[in-house]
Amino acid sequence: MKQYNAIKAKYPDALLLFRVGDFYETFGEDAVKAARILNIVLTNRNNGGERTELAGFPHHSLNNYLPKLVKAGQRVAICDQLEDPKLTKKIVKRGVTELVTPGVALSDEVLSSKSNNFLCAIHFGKKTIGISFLDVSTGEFLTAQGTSEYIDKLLQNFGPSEVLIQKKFRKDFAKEFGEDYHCFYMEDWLFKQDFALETLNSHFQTKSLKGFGVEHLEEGVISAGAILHYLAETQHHKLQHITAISRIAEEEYVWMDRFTIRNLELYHSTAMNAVTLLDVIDKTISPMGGRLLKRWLALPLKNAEKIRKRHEVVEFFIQNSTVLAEVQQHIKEISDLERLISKVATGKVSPREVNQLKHSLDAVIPIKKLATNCDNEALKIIGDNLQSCDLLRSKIKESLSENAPVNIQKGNVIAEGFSEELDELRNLAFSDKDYLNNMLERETKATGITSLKIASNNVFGYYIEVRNSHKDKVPESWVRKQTLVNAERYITEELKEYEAKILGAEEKILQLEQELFGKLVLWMSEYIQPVQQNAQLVAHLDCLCSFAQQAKVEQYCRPVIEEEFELDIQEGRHPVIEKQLPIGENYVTNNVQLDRGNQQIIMITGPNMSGKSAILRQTALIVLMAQMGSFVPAKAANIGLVDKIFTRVGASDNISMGESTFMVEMNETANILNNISKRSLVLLDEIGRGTSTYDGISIAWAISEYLHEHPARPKTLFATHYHELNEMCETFTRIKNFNVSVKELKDNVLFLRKLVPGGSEHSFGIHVAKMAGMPQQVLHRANKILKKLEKSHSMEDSGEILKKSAEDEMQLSFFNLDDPLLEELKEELLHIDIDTLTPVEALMKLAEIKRMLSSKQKTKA
Ligand SMILES: Nc1ncnc2c1ncn2[C@@H]1O[C@H](COP(=O)(O)OP(=O)(O)OP(=O)(O)O)[C@@H](O)[C@H]1O
Repeated sequence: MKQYNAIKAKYPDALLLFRVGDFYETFGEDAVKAARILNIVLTNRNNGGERTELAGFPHHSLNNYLPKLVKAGQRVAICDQLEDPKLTKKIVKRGVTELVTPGVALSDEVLSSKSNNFLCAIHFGKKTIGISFLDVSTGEFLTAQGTSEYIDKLLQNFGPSEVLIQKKFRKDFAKEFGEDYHCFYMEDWLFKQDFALETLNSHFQTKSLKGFGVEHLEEGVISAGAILHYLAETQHHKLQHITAISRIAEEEYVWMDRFTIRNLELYHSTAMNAVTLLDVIDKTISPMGGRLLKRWLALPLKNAEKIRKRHEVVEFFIQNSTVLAEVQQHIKEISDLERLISKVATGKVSPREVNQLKHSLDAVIPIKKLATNCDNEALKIIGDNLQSCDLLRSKIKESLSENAPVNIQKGNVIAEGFSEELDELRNLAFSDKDYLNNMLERETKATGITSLKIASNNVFGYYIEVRNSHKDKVPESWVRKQTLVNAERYITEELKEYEAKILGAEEKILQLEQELFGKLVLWMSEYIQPVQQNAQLVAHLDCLCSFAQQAKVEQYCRPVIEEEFELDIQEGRHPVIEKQLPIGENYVTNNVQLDRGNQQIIMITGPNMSGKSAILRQTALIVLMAQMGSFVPAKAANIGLVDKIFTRVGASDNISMGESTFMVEMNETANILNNISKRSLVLLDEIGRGTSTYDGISIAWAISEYLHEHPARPKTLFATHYHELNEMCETFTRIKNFNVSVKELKDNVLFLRKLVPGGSEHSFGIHVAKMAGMPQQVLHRANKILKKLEKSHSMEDSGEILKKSAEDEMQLSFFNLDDPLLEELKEELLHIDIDTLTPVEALMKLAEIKRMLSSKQKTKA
């Protein structure tokens, strides 16, 4: 326990698995935790002092239990015996050989094959924040720095399993990025530039980081240094597979913020069991392909040339379906090359996995051949760059036996004919039958005992068995070992020698196999880079094949990517909704055209449930899919490159995020308005509805006006229930009204789901309530109230209502305020002749008054 306590003190925040003989034991609080998570028996024992809780499991079950602990969010320190207990009389030396944490895991049981497992570190600099991501299971190491918004977006995109943060920024992190991350807090002094540069240069064996193009990212580099330090601290020293660090090039990818990624449900959804875009479009076969597709989805391209190259390959595959089928067939034979080679580097690869690596590399050869012979430039380049790794494959083939097991202790790892010494030992150990038969024949002759038997068991080793009836014929030189009811068992001098030789041989075989396998793995580490390169190229091909397959099955079209600004989608569909419609129902296609000259903003009105949001989202998804290199669900699509996609949904749709306040909606919208560019695509879904109608209309109006007047003229779709906004097109030339049409039946409404020019007048909310099964009584009453309201709120009256409302507002707000400035303001406002304003102008005025008042009130307070 003294030894245990000393080691445990070094790892206070980890659950310590303490090797005792054939068991891993946990003590005290760790035991309580382990018993709960692993569902194992909790006992207690008097371990030379106070009683302490104890729970353990056999050491060979580590692979079963460890993932469960890590998945439960535990940091697990594995403490092993560092010397052979037979060779010491004192307490066996023990030490922690590995610290497994959620972000640093190599075991297949912890990892998910189609997702990366990123460890992340964050450094808060004076002006910018640095961030780095490392997947130790694949060797990918990335860094970036930027504003809090950018960092937030990256955190969303990469979804790290663990985030390392400087202790002093613990609170800042939670404030900026929320509390959903599994965090570990590190000493402040580790986050220093000199320390980081030294750590990184010593790892990469470089003098500077110039070659990686990251040296200017001061904060990013500091965070990268912290990650490498953490790996060393967690006893991960074999990191040869981390061969480079690269910058996440912000300017190369379409900007989407956290909200947009969530709202478009690209790869996760807040709703239970909801289907995401990734679920629908992911037809990749290999784990590397799956991981890359997710990355492409998070980071669509902005470079037209690069995008077109991807489209070209997809088109080639669609037109040459046999090539597509053959390439996919071979990709199927490829295991997770990236993770296999990482296991080689970390020395955790099993003999069976080395064979898997070889088979995977074998499958690369026909792909290389197919790609190089294709009549497609981009594929040819991929083919040329695929490495055949001939020497590696032949070396594995000659060294390893075909059926090498997972566990090296099981033997039969090294191939016959690879090592003379091993072959001899094997002959000796396994050719015992002939030798023993010979011996039996000789002894039978010599003793005259006809029923002699030679055999062995685990307890007594080899023996000669004599039935009791022949006991008297046993020679004196035989030594009795065991007495049974009907027989006696003896050992002879010759048998003893034989036994020693065999046992020695078996032990030597095991040793030699381990040694030869270790040498092979070490030699293989020379091949880390070419294998990683193959893994990346196969992943790339896999994604393009996936696009082709999806396009063929779902009838997608090749989008035309243009440097212009227009967006013209003909007969577009929502890729996810169209897959979920009830049988027999067809998705209604829609055309969407936007440009900066004539139709910059489309105001979409239409009843509840008519399909407004679907049109907004499908437009964004089509653009995004096109720019990630995929074909799109439409008949035709001309896409002027988009550099930022913004989406915002009115506050009440957003409750699940726990941020239902109108303030958040406004903050986020303000954020859009401050970041728009000429190539932005802005989707606003019922912005303004989180407040009272007049406020909402005013704000929606002002936002649309701002977007219209802004020199960037971003393309915008605005879905709204405020029909008042339809008036805007009279004043603002680039705003056009559309509505999602419905057919009014006698007592009901039929959704046609077609986007047609012109505004709509009703929301049919009550019809929708009826469809939802609202009690008759309520519907009836709602209809009555609606009629009354419609009558009293007719446009002619609205001036009066607004005037009253403005006055009320001012009375309330001026209460207790005696600032002379406010007095002036009051005078000025009271003299506005509301009757000369259009209702919407009046609304805008009202909103202005409210804004001014609230800011004055705040100052006052
Ligand atoms: N083009 C379409 N073809 C077939 N079904 C559609 C189409 N568009 C939408 N739908 C169906 O109608 C449902 C409602 O659509 P959506 O959420 O876009 O309506 P909305 O007008 O935004 O409603 P609300 O104003 O109530 O938010 C979708 O979930 C989908 O099932």
